[in-house]
Amino acid sequence: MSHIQFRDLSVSYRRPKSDERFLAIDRISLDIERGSFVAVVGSSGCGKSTLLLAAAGLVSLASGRVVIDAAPVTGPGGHAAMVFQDASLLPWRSVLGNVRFGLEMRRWKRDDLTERALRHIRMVGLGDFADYHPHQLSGGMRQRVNIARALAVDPEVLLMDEPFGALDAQTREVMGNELLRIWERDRKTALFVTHDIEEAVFLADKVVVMGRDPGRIKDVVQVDLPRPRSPDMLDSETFVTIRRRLRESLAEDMASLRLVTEGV
Ligand SMILES: Nc1ncnc2c1ncn2[C@@H]1O[C@H](COP(=O)(O)OP(=O)(O)OP(=O)(O)O)[C@@H](O)[C@H]1O
Repeated sequence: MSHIQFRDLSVSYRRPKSDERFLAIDRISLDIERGSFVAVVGSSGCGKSTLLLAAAGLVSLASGRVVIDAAPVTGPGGHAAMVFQDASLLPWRSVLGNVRFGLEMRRWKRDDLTERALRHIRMVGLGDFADYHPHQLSGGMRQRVNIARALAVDPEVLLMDEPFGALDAQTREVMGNELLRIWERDRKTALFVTHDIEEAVFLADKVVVMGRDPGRIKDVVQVDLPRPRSPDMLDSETFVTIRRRLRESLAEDMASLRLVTEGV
């Protein structure tokens, strides 16, 4: 049985200043294997974040269900940890305090909180910065803290919503490599939203392409590149072929988006 199952999942939101609701995602079904890394791509507004929020139990479902480890997700809980784009750190807490905070929220036993937090801070390469505060860190470092905080609670599922979206291209590449190094240690089931096709192919076992209006799955592409991944794979035939297929899939949506804008 798959680790995460989305079954006929629909989520609706209320339109601003109106009683009308619209479907952000429409009857999505998707299986995610235990220990796999799945990337989700798609044009802006197609419901990528909503899919992650549904897996985290942070949004109510219009219909369908999300099942993790054979249990339906009914609300936020212990099974998943989420990493957002804007490293949502507490500015008044140090790096150690922020990573500890994740553990405190999940009521970990007090005596080993600090040691556990420090272990994860070292794991993301910030061992010398445990006493720093968020404003003293670069964007990449803040995102490392965010990842350490998520991993420290030992979630079964790691949900990442454009975690490197605010970083420059070079830092982004370094962070992608780092993330894989960390992920390969214990292979948490990972769901990773990105706008970047290359990043998606480089990181993932499977790339899910979402389309919009309403949000749905358009394509699922298996990435048959060996692990550990290395930058030279970016030029391999497999990589280039998958990238082309994803570009084509996404281009259709971009074209329809342009038509809508031009019609305004
Ligand atoms: N809380 C909300 N209330 C109303 N509408 C919302 C809410 N959250 C998201 N939406 C709308 O639902 C749709 C899907 O949003 P979502 O954030 O899931 O898309 P996305 O693919 O992650 O977008 P992006 O790539 O731009 O972050 C969009 O039209 C968005 O405006």
